[in-house]
Amino acid sequence: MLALEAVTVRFGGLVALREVSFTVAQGEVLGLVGPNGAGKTTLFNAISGLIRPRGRILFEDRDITRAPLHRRARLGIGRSFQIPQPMKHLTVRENLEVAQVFGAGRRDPARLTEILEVMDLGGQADREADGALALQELKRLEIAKALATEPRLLLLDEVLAGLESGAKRAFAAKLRELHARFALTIVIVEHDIETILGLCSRAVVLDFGQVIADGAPAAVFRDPKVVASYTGAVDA
Ligand SMILES: Nc1ncnc2c1ncn2[C@@H]1O[C@H](COP(=O)(O)OP(=O)(O)OP(=O)(O)O)[C@@H](O)[C@H]1O
Repeated sequence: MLALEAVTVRFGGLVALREVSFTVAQGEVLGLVGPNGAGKTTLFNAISGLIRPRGRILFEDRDITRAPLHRRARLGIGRSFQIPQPMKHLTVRENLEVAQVFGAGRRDPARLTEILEVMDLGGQADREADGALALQELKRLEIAKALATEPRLLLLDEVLAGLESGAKRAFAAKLRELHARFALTIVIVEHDIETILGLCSRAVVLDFGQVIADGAPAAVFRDPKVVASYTGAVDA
């Protein structure tokens, strides 16, 4: 579904991503992990079209490396942001309407009602997203906005961060439900290893902008390179 070929991003002298190559298969739930500053958000920005990398990005066999942001959304790439950024003067439902028109190019109120219900936001639909929403509600709205764009590939950037462990488990269960219900392929950035083990069929680890491990999560987290990258250990 998604193929990254030697994706490289530089910010001045800093190489944020260096020749990153891997593929994501239709229906996968892939955990993208790595220490702070490893390049995870930059990779999401490159895939969703916020920044233009060197290398190639193919989505469903189409070269989208140079496609603008809105075109990628229209093709079926949706994403959430690490810091939820709803349009605060609009209601929760209006936020979804804007996202749907942007991403799907159509209005489908029934679909938005379904998304509000599945994200447990039905009771908040007509409230302004003005900061009065609790953290969990903001996170659910962030995902609801991404779903409203009607993606086939959903990029989730630390949507579970800041939740206590019970809420995290419930949120992970919700993501599994969304995966099945909307026939999604998911790439999720997440630091919590237990969550990745429970949610993902595969994990890719970035460190200093490079892929250092790729495989079944349990094996990946035992990989000495991965352990070293998290503990800051240096090879003898
Ligand atoms: N717009 C930018 N300009 C300059 N440097 C940037 C920019 N965006 C990111 N960087 C740098 O690129 C590197 C990768 O950052 P990125 O945010 O992608 O990492 P990350 O893995 O998502 O980290 P975290 O887990 O802390 O969110 C970091 O060194 C960061 O400081």
